[in-house]
Amino acid sequence: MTQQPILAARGLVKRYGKVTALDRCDFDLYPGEILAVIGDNGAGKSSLIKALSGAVTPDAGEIRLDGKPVTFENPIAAREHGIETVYQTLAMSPALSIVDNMFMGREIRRSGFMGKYLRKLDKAAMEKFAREKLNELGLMTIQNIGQAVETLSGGQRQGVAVARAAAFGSKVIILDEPTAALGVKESRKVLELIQDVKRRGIPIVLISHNMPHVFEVADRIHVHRLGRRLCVVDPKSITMNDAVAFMTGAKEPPSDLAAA
Ligand SMILES: Nc1ncnc2c1ncn2[C@@H]1O[C@H](COP(=O)(O)OP(=O)(O)OP(=O)(O)O)[C@@H](O)[C@H]1O
Repeated sequence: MTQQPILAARGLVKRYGKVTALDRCDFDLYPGEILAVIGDNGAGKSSLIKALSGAVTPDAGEIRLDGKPVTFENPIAAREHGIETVYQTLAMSPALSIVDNMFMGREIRRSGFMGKYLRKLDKAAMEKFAREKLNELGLMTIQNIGQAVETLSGGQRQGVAVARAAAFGSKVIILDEPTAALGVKESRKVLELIQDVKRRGIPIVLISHNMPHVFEVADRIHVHRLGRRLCVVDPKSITMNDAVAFMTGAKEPPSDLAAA
């Protein structure tokens, strides 16, 4: 690729005691793409995305955003740089409404002379914004934006979490197993949503164990093994069986793919 990656990492190391979760791991996400990250259990995928999203601090290595070295002290710092991560747990408050969940921690407040946190919330502005975002992503089957998140189906909840990420993630969205807990129909909707987000120009990192989903939506696949990037493959020129064989170590990738 001749383009500059939006988000890149070189030589990331993360150790937990005697376990090396990331072992000089490289990573590249290019503008406008869906990059899947696949790997066996314990290969270090979560550690990689946690490092990229500020949830853990790597012991060594470098992360670059738009070509510039960055360090994220915490997830808020990564969010402020436009990197939004949707974890499997979704980080939602079930008893709160859709709109409250979309704005958690970044509420819109009315203008005025008082300090930011003393000013009243601008509920109307937040509802308008949430409605627009859900609408843009075709999620307006959710009728009542004041509805509590606990009353939504799993797919709708995932939809709200992705819409929230798309609303605020100006540069990169990272999705950790977004279809793992969903049925066939709901997974389909979430896959469509992911493609909608891509069409809006936001690149996506998709961590998934579901090979048919990965092969359906990914532009490139980062194969992770033993804490590092083993190779990057094009889903159009490789079979699912080969991707799984590379991932598990049953087969080695051709040398021109290794450490791509
Ligand atoms: N907080 C932690 N404390 C100790 N060890 C950890 C911690 N987090 C991860 N590990 C270890 O680091 C290694 C990589 O784990 P990680 O969760 O990154 O892998 P993964 O590829 O996401 O796995 P999975 O697909 O099972 O979620 C594993 O051996 C794991 O046990």
